[in-house]
Formats: sequence, C-alpha cells, structure tokens
Amino acid sequence: MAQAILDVMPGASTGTVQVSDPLNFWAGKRVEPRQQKNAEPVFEPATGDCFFLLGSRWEKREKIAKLEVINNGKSITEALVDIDIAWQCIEYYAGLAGALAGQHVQLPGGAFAYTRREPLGVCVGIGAWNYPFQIAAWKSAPALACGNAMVFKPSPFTPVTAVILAEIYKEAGVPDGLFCVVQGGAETGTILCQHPKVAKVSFTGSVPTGKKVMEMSAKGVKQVTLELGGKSPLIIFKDCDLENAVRGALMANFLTQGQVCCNGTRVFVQKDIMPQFLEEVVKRTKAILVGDPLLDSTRMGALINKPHLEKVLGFVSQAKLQGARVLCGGERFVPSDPKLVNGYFMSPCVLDNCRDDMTCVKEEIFGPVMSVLPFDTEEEVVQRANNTTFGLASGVFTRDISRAHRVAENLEAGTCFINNYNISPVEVPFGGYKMSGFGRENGQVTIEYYSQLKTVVVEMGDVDNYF
Ligand SMILES: NC(=O)c1ccc[n+]([C@@H]2O[C@H](COP(=O)([O-])OP(=O)(O)OC[C@H]3O[C@@H](n4cnc5c(N)ncnc54)[C@H](O)[C@@H]3O)[C@@H](O)[C@H]2O)c1
Ligand SMILES: O=CCc1c[nH]c2ccc(O)cc12
Repeated sequence: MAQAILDVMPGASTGTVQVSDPLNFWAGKRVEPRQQKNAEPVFEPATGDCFFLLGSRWEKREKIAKLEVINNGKSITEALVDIDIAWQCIEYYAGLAGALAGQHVQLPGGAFAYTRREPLGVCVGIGAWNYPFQIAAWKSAPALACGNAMVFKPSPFTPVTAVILAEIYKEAGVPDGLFCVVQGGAETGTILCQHPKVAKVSFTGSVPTGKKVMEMSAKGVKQVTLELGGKSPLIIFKDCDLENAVRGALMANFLTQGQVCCNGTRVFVQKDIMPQFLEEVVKRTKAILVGDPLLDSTRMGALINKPHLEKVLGFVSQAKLQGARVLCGGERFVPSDPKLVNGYFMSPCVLDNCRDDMTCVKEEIFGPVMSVLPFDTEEEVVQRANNTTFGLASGVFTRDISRAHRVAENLEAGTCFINNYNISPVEVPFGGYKMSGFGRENGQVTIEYYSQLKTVVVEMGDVDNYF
C-alpha cells in the first residue's frame, strides 16, 4: 500500500509538503518530525523546518489548537474543541478497526459463503478551510482503520495542521506513505481525482467543486463521498424553551465565524414569540466578543481571507437592498489592538424582515449572518424549510415530543437536531441529502464508504457438472 501511494504522488511521503499553489507559504518545504522534547510549534521560514512537539497529550492539544487558530482564524476556545473531536474520531475508528467483520452464509449441501471487508486502496481526501485539522481526521481515521492509504489535500488557505496530523500518525507508528499530505489548490486536486491508482475520493467543499470532483471520479469509476454546502433551516416553535432556542440559534449561526457547512442560517420563528426571540437573540449577538482569536475570552475570530469577508459583507448589503432589516452587526470590525487592525473581522449579524425569495435566505453565505423568518403553522414551515436544493442539516425547538419527531421525519436533511444544534459526536453519522452531497462521515456506517465487500463461496462437495 505504501508503494501504491508513492505511485500516486511521486516524491510524496508522510509529512512531505508539495505545492503547486502560490498561496501556500510552505511551498516546497519538507516538514521534519520534531526531535526536541517539549518543543514549541515553531515554523522557520528560512529553512522551512517545522519542529513540533513532544510532551503530554494535553500539551500537544494546546499546541495544535494554537496552530489551528493561526491556520484558520477561529477562536482558541473552538479550536481546542476541534482538536478534541479529531482525537476522539481517531480513537473511535482505531477501536472499530478490530471489529470489522464479514458474514457467514450457510448454503445447501454443506456449502457456505462468507464475506470479507477489504480496503479500497489509495483514497484521496480533499478538505475545506473551515475545519482543517478535523476534516483531515474525519477522513483519514476511517480510511486507515479500513486498511487504506490516504493522500490528503488541505485547502491552500489552511495548509498547516493536516501536516501536523501526518506527524502524529508517523509518531504513532503509521508506516511511511500511508498518510500523505499534498499541498495545492484546484490543479493539485484535479490531478489527485484523475489519477488512475486512486480508488476513492472523499471531498469536503462547495457544491460547484463537488460536481467537478464527481465528474472526474465518474470517469475513473471511483467511489466518491461528497460533503458539500448547506442552507439549513432551524425551526423554533412557540412552545419551546426560549432560552435554549436562543442559545441554539447562536450555536447554529456563529461558530467558526459562521463558516460552518451545516449552520442553521434560516431561522424560522413562530410569529407569537418573534418579539421575545428577536430581543434576546440580538442582545446575545451584540455581546459576542470579536477579536484576537488567541485570547481565551474571545468568542469570534477572523474570517478566512479578505475576498471572503467582502463576499459576506456583500450579502448583507444585498439583503438590505432587498428589504431585510439589520438588527445588529453585519459590518467590518476593527479591533483596538494595533496588530489586528488589518484582520478580516466582522460583527455577527442578525437580519429580520426576511422573505424566502431573498438572496440571503436562498444562498449559502458562509459567514456570521443569521436570517430570521416568521411562520404560522407546522405544515407551512416544513414546506418552506424543504424549499431548497440543499439538505445538509436542520433543527427544531419544541417541547412537544410528537411534533419534534414528526418534523424531523418530514425535513429533507441528513441531520435533524432536536432542541440543540451543531453538536457532532464522532459516533453519529454526518452527511447530506440533495445537493449537500452523499456518503457519510463519522459513525459505524462510514466503514462502508472506505471498504469493499468480497464474497467467498466455499463448496464442500463435488462440482455439479452440466456438460
Ligand atoms: N458538508 C460538509 O461536511 C462541509 C464541511 C465544510 C465545508 N463545506 C463546504 O465547503 C465550502 C467552503 O469550503 P471551500 O471554499 O474550501 O470549498 P471549495 O470547493 O472552494 O474547495 C474545497 C477543496 O477543493 C479543492 N478544489 C478546488 N477546485 C478543485 C478541483 N477542480 N478539483 C479538486 N479539488 C478542488 C480546494 O483546493 C479545497 O481543498 C462551503 O460550501 C461549505 O459549506 C462542507
Ligand atoms: O462545516 C461543516 C461541519 C463540519 C464540522 N467539522 C467537520 C469535519 C468534516 C466535515 O466533513 C464536516 C465538518
């Protein structure tokens, strides 16, 4: 397998960084495994060496989280959670590896068959920039547990922490070549998807790129998992626990500066409780501390880059033109700290007066912008919630347990959160309906997406001969 992966990417080995994209500031550098005990995670631009950490698991967690903050701009509080979810994912699939099993089928005359779960071969993982370390873990852990090799390409905007994951695997004894990180953008991704020795592509990113990945995979008859975008509905009924519903709406919209695929950005609120909901959600949104993502007190860091910040602000301007009312935020935010004045910060935004036909309600913004929409009845809101080409996630807040399960059943989405939002335990499958993609990450089912079934048929008697 190690040889196969080297064939796919000549020159690649665990921890090697290859780049074809000028955006990548680690261009062509090799990342060496660290030698020093308790070394700080430092990058030496002059040599390209990255000395990374020994030390306790706890110390490593902190250092990786700090790197993820530098990589992505999210708050250290969230980055620590991301690292925890990643190691939990790796431990989970390491545990499942020993439990992979086939089936025994008894056949007439003492014959029998059995099935074996076998690896696919070399799998390619292509990641988005919003959860760089976590996405690398969510893809590589099940891939390796099933006996595959993986070539992983992070987003060129966040090249750093996938390499750290490669280091960790290496340190844990994963043979050279079994998990490789290859840096680059669309061109590199295309080469990987088209390579004849690649058996499967697992892609996380936008719908337009996902379509291209699917087309390329189809040409090579490769299996493909697509984790794409969303415009998920969060439905808040008047009988909810309002305090929890408001907390849920914040969790559904503002994690990672709103750059979360499954965010519940269409917040449907039953008309009777709209005033109370808006008052509380706006109060809490205004209180979100935006700024230095490395500070423990910060709750919202910086968006990924300038063009993306401008795009998100553009959605807010367009929403205003289309009749939405900005209740708070939606502006560029300049922190008082002089070293942060050029950062890509914005104030989290709540939009009221929204209609289903507005761009801010129809399109994925991928920024901290919540659109609030009033509704009257359950039937009406479910129909409106489903009126989208996306189907990644959904949420419902209600105290009526029958209603909760009925709504969950009727929503066209891969996940429905009842009385919570945006929790992603590794034991639970995650993935989309409709144009949000297919295949699943996490949970036992993902084993099916990284393995193939061989049937072995065993004759115990003589061969029946018709000739
Ligand atoms: N469903 C999920 O699990 C999930 C998770 C995170 C992000 N997302 C989605 O990702 C999008 C934001 O991420 P993004 O801007 O990085 O997405 P993107 O589609 O621009 O890029 C994703 C990855 O694909 C690579 N790529 C670009 N063109 C390619 C090509 N032609 N062939 C192969 N690879 C190519 C990029 O370099 C990057 O690594 C949003 O739509 C978001 O909803 C989905
Ligand atoms: O952004 C979408 C949700 C999410 C959070 N972490 C991960 C990791 C891998 C994914 O495919 C999606 C997500």
